[in-house]
Amino acid sequence: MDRLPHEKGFHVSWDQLHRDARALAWRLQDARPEAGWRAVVAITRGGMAPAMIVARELDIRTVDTISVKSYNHQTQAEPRIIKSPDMEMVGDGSGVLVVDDLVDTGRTLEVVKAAMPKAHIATVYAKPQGRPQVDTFITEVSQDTWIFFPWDMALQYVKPYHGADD
Ligand SMILES: O=P(O)(O)OC[C@H]1O[C@H](OP(=O)(O)OP(=O)(O)O)[C@H](O)[C@@H]1O
Ligand code: HPA
Ligand SMILES: [Mg+2]
Repeated sequence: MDRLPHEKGFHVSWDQLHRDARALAWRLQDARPEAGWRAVVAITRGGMAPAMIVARELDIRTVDTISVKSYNHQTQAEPRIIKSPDMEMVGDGSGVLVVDDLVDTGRTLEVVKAAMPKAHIATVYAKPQGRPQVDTFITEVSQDTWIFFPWDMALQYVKPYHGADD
């Protein structure tokens, strides 16, 4: 599926991501089961930075990964699991927090939820189409917005305003 063009861009700095991932952790603390969260599973690669911050905030030492690949740049292909977490540890997902940077169409999470149906799904950002797949998130952005993460950006020179038309 071709996802271009996106009307808007939402640019997230490292500082903003850190703040939002912390806010997600605090919300997840309130949503924890009686016995606490057993483990964090990060959806690689975008979920790794938020998962690290959540695990640090909530003092969760068991961290694993699931690798689901579904995009080449902004074009979506069929999502597929490239690497599974330790399923003996994860079980049906009870008490396990699955963390990703965002949900867009929700197709990545569909695949993940099929593998661990009782896991609690958390993303930092959510678009409306994928929102029903998520248990906890922080910020909603519109479907026609592309979110740019700090690891995909670099500081760059811009011409001064008075010379912009030259
Ligand atoms: O809800 P969806 O429409 O499925 O899209 C969301 C997923 O797409 C991106 O990952 P991507 O597959 O690009 O891999 P990456 O995390 O390695 O960048 C993003 O990090 C989410 O995991
Ligand atoms: O808006 C997005 N930004 C970055 N990666 C993504 N993968 C799906 N949607 C997005
Ligand atoms: Mg991803």
